[in-house]
Amino acid sequence: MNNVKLIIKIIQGEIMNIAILTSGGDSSGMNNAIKKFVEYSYEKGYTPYFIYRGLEGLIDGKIKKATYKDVSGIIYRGGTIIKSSRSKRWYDKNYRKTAYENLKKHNIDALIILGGDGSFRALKVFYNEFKIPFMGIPATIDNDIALNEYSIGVDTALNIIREAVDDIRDTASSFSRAFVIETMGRECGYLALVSAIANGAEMCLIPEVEFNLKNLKKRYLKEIKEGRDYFIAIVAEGLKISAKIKEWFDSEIGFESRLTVLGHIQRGGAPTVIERLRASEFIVNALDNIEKTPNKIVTYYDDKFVLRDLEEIENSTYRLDEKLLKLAYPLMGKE
Ligand SMILES: Nc1ncnc2c1ncn2[C@@H]1O[C@H](COP(=O)(O)OP(=O)(O)OP(=O)(O)O)[C@@H](O)[C@H]1O
Ligand SMILES: O=P(O)(O)OC[C@H]1O[C@](O)(CO)[C@@H](O)[C@@H]1O
Repeated sequence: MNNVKLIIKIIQGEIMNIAILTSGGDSSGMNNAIKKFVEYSYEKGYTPYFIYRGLEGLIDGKIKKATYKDVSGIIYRGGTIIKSSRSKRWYDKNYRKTAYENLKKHNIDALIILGGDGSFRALKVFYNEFKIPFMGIPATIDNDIALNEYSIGVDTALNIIREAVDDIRDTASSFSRAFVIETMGRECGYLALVSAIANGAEMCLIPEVEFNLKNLKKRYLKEIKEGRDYFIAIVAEGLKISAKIKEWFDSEIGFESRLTVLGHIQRGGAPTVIERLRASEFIVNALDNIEKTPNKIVTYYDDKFVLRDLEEIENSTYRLDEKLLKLAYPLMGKE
């Protein structure tokens, strides 16, 4: 259904059927968004639908009307009760056509999609072809969407990392070792940057900033002379150098070292309070605007929710906060 048909349906007072799906890496807080989606849809007179297993489920027609019962007791659970996926088939137009036909079969008027930049690209292709109205909500622990300062899942991931680093500090200090801790984030260093600052790391290496190991070595050797006897180094996965940095501590700093790749624990865990609140607010913003101004991404920027065109996001580059970067420069060996 295109925008004009949707508007006619709204004017005629027909109930809108809106479907939600979660796509790409799951993230904590998605369940809070799903719960609010069902409750607020009914409150507004819409009929909410679930699409299970993201774009894969859309292709396979895994679509079902959502009920209050579906979302009871999920508020504290990480992950996504409607499941997620990465879909190779979505790149094939024939499968996207099948997805469109599935939506038509269920009389779905509009789509809400929770995911990262990949999912938004998927949405754009789909909209260009079939004109299904949509609202996108950033949900990815990577927090790598341009013109958006918060994506659902990132706060919980940061807290999971905080706990892990606290635990590692216990053993690092007991054994006088250097621990290299690798965080997720793909090409984006946000998780590593915030974690290094918040957890008092001695090193922070991220893809966005050139680092200087020579300077770091000089500082570390001086600090060792002054009594430092363990190190916490946070390295973003996107650099793909965590193992090398571990070797560097052994050979250049003369410190026994270990590498901990935090991996998928960063995607799990009960959603934090911030996550729960903002996930609900994202949904309210999406549903309040889906009739009048559809086809937008709801972003969080300057402590406000801002609706943006996909193109605006696509044509901008994600940038890390300058103030945070400045705090971390010494941990990168920048003078
Ligand atoms: N350019 C594209 N064209 C069509 N579909 C795409 C495109 N990019 C991504 N997709 C689809 O979107 C899905 C989700 O994207 P991706 O796996 O990159 O996760 P994401 O939404 O960026 O979230 P995260 O990075 O947190 O995992 C992909 O599996 C693919 O099916
Ligand atoms: O779960 P998968 O498919 O192994 O993907 C892992 C990737 O997904 C993310 O967790 C979210 O995009 C990245 O940080 C990580 O690189």
